[in-house]
Amino acid sequence: MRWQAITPIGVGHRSVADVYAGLLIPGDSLLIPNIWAMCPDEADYPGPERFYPERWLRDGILNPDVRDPLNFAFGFGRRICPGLHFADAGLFIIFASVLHVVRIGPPVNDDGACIVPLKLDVEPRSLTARLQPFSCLITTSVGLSGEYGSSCFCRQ
Ligand code: HEM
Repeated sequence: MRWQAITPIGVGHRSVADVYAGLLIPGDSLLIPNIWAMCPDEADYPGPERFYPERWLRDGILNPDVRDPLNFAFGFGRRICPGLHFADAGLFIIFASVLHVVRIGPPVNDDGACIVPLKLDVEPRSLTARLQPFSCLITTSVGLSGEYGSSCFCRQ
């Protein structure tokens, strides 16, 4: 939810009065939230492009001072996405279930060497942005012993 905005410009809201939170915003203005710019904000997330899960932790536990992307990725105010918790929990369950049984890594060339960095492109499309198809190597586990076998396949 933080690395790439799914809804880069959210959904427009209309101001109903001239002042909001002490700011002069003429009534009847259309407000378009720039969620796309909030995700990689250096002030909140130093080195925003870096895969760095520890950014969320302090002394090994969740750091409440790090801005929670759920507070902007799903919109704002009274019309905030009512599917927020369903989507957040659903994504966690899907990712955890997939990563429990497979490893996903960079593809390998004919010599068996990893092709890095893994190239990922996100294409904005009207209201939503989506990941473009990419090559990767998915390694399936053999049984549930925790050992990973050699049954690999590449997906384009
Ligand atoms: C990762 C997944 C999702 C994202 C990023 C997302 C994002 C958003 C955003 C940005 C808005 C506009 C909020 C605003 O006006 O400020 C919205 C509205 C809405 N979302 Fe989601 N959403 C997601 C999943 C879902 C799911 C799973 C459901 C239903 C099960 C859902 C139902 C709705 C509805 C009904 C609205 C309109 C709310 C209103 O205008 O009162 N969304 N969503």
